Parts: sequence; C-alpha cells; structure tokens
Amino acid sequence: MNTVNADPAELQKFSDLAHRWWDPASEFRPLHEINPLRLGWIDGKAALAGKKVLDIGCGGGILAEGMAALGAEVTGIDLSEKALSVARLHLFESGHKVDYRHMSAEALAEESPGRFDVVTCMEMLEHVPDPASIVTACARLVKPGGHVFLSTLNRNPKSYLFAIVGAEYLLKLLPAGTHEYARFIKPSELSRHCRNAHLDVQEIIGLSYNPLAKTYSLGRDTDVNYLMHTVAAG
Ligand SMILES: C[S@@+](CC[C@H](N)C(=O)[O-])C[C@H]1O[C@@H](n2cnc3c(N)ncnc32)[C@H](O)[C@@H]1O
Repeated sequence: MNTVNADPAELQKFSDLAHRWWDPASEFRPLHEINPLRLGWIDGKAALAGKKVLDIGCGGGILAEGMAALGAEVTGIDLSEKALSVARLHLFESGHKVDYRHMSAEALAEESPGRFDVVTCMEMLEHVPDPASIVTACARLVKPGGHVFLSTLNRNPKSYLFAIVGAEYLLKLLPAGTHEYARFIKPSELSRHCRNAHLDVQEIIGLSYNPLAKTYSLGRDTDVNYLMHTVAAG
C-alpha cells in the first residue's frame, strides 16, 4: 500500500478546530476574508459557471461553496473527516451543492484522471510533506488545457515575520503553531513543481494583509502569501 502524503499532526490541528470553520470571527477568519478576493480572481480566469471543479484540501468548504454559488459543479476532497462533516452540514444551511469526499489528491488522480476543468488547491500545500506530489496529482486530475490554481506561503525572512510572528503571535489572526516555516514554498520552487508536471505558469499574484486597515488585497507583493494560475499542457 502506498503511504499517504499527509501529516497526521497537521490534519489533527484542522480537525480540532473544525467546528468553528464557518464562524467568521474564529481562527478561520482570514480564510473568510480572503475568499471573495481569490474567488473573483479564479472566476475571472476560468469562468466557473458550468465547469467541473475540484477543490483539494477543501476543509470546511469556504472556497468550494463559493465556487458552487457561482454555478460550478464542485467536488471537494480533504483528509480531515471532521472538516468534511462540517462542510457537509453547512450545505443544509447554504443550500449549495458540493460533493465532499474523504480522499487524497493522489488517490483521486488514480481513479479519475483528466476529469476536471478546474482544480484548486489553496492554503494547503504548506501543510503536506510532499507538495510536488500534490502538484503532480493536480496535473493528472485536470483536463488538457484546464486550469489549476494554487496558493501557499513564500519562504523568506519577511514571510517568517509576517506569517508566523505577526499573524500567529502579535495579531493573533491564527493559532500559534498553525504554520511551520520549513514547509513554506518559494514561488520558484512551486513553479518548478508545475513545470515538472507540465503545468504552464500563467500568473503569480501576491495576497497581502494591511494590519492598520485590517484588509487583504491582491497585488504585486508575493513575499508572504501568493496565488499561482497554471494551465495544463494541451
Ligand atoms: C488552511 S486549510 C485550507 C482550507 C481551504 N483550502 C481554504 O483555503 O479555505 C488546509 C486544509 O488542508 C487539509 N489537508 C492537509 N493535508 C491534506 C492532505 N494531504 N490531503 C488533503 N487535505 C489535506 C486540512 O485538513 C485542511 O482542511
């Protein structure tokens, strides 16, 4: 049997907090606040309505539901059962339709290669032991010419200061220990994983937090958080 590319301690962290996933004032507040920005950016590039979309590491479903609300036919996968239970329960409240499944990206790639028009994997790569394997699975899951959207944290002194010291200890936007610096991924490294998987990088855009205005914005500064848009070779 293949070993699963997941860190049980990381999954436990998300499971322990899962009941608060849809509380916009909880530890998941940053995900709620960045959601309209990333959703608009993804929809602007991939026109989600009517598309078959896979959200890898969907957690409680903030992005997955947002994409379903825009008319996409969404499947969400995660390896935290508790996060998926919360995601499924929330569908009763929102009335949206998402097919949530407890499985790894690699296993779904074996089962359904080339099934999706769009694959998203947001804020998840920095929590797995082998991010390159997830990128390869994304490339296998998407149709030729389809879109893959990734987001993660850059690795440099500024991202350590902002994403760990600032966000976890000073501003307390996230619980201490949410992120491990060594798992942060430079855009050059993620681009290399994409190239190796035959995903063409189209754009890399930064996601920044302004602590004074307490707002997020998309822009040129990729030093801390960034998103990457790629297209699968046809
Ligand atoms: C920070 S949350 C991000 C949730 C969602 N992608 C979002 O951006 O709103 C990270 C999620 O990745 C999931 N995760 C971690 N390792 C995973 C793996 N190997 N396979 C699938 N999901 C994983 C966790 O359970 C958690 O739900």
